[in-house]
Amino acid sequence: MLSTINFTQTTAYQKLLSDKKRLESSSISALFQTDSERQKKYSLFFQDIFIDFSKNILDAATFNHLIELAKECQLESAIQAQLQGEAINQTEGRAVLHTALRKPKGQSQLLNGVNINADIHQVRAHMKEFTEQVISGAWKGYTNKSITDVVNIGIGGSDLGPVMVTEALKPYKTHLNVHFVSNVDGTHIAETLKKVNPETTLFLIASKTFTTQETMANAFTARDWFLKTAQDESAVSKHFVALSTNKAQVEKFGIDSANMFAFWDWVGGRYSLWSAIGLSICLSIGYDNFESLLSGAHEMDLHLASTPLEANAPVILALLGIWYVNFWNSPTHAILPYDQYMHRFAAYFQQGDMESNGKTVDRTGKRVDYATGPVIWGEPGTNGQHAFYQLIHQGTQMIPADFIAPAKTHNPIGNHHTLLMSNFFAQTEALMNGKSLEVVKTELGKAGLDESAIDKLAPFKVFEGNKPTNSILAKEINPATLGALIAMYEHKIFVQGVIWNIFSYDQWGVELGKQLANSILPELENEDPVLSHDSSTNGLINQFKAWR
Ligand SMILES: O=P(O)(O)OC[C@H]1O[C@](O)(CO)[C@@H](O)[C@@H]1O
Repeated sequence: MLSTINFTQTTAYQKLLSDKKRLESSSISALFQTDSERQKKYSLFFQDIFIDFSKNILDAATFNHLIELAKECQLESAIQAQLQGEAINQTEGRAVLHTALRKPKGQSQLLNGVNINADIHQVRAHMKEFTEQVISGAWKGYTNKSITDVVNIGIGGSDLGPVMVTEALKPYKTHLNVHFVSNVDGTHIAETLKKVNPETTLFLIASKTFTTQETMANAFTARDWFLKTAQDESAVSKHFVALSTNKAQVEKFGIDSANMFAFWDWVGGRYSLWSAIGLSICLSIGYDNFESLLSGAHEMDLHLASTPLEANAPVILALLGIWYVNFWNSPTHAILPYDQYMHRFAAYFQQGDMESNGKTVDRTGKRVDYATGPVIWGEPGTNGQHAFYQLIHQGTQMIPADFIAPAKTHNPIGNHHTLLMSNFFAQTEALMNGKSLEVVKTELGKAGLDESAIDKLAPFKVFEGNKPTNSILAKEINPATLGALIAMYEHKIFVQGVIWNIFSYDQWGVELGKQLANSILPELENEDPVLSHDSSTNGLINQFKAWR
């Protein structure tokens, strides 16, 4: 079981409070000036990924104290507890074993004393066989035509992971067109169905529970649309498959259990792209590339499990995050990929992180008196530079950011990649160094302004700098590298949850919204005035009814 240590009561926490006071009067650039070896000390390689965390407000003492904090919170035993399949998701009484999905065939993974590796690989074999049949054209639709389009219907973890990965790995695409429908807004399914032909389309109904309102509504609409043309229920089995843990509901929907790809309750929704939920990924990039994605992630799992905390990539990123959230009061964290293909990476970890660590009570059930998960956000560079970077550079809040880029591009056109990367390097440098009043005044003087004009304009042109960033440079974004990067961020979330003394693997907050929507739904299904809520909610519902 996980410990219930309150991290604010540790010795390391007190030391870190003094570190913060000391470092407030210094700066990242000053730390570089006093140590020519700084980058070497605060960077590491994980295979073909170079993680430079030297542009942080961090000195040797602080780094040691962060590691001490992790140790005092018993992080090492928590990591082993998770990887060994203990029921660390205590509020739901479940193990958390997405890492088991990435283990090679034949490697034991015990859950309650039973080896689950064979079950996992049985589903994987089914996914492989099915993928190869669809890609080769051997899988035929009801009019004996091969499949051209795949529509994944799912939401949250049953959508965001596959969307992110299929976008990030577009250079590896098969000939299949893969579409994703998530929103219950009818526009999403309507616009997607306009693009596909029922005779050559395969629908993947992706839902761990197979009860999620949005997904089921979209699935029934897709089925009705399909049957309008096919006119024959028996055709459904050639065009609808289920990715789920809930066999009974899958059968109730009318999907043959032979067309069901199973997974298990020990796979959290937002950690499920490695499971049968990844079938859209297999179809999009081919089964072998899906395997490489999984093995890249598995390598990162081994790194987490066996690397000392001082050199452990996800642990270091997690501790730096805690340093900023809890000691420097940074409410948000930006993820900024300088890779167009990774344009959904931040959105994916927005769910991963915020749905995991957005918690109010600690593992003893008591309200926490410190901040837990930060707001995660971001867009690809350089688009972000022309949109929101202004606030990072000159706003008053500290916004730590991860810059991620591949050294090699999949599209070597002219000097595009060099231009892109010059922005990557320039931004992290500028965020660190800023621009002092002195430099601004000299520049304005050189531009020919007189003294009073300089005095007026200069304050607006000053950049305080000292904005922390991590630079994550990959040799290239391929399936294995992407798998490792995703696993690294997953583990970062877990490590932070351990230290914050919260349960990262439940999401009761989302459940409340679902319940309330279900109670309001019947009130919208007639024309009677609604009076059962507060005056705002009643007024809004009644105005909606008047206008619809
Ligand atoms: O796969 P399901 O059961 O349809 O759930 C979808 C999503 O809903 C949530 O439970 C809550 O948003 C997520 O954790 C999950 O990924």
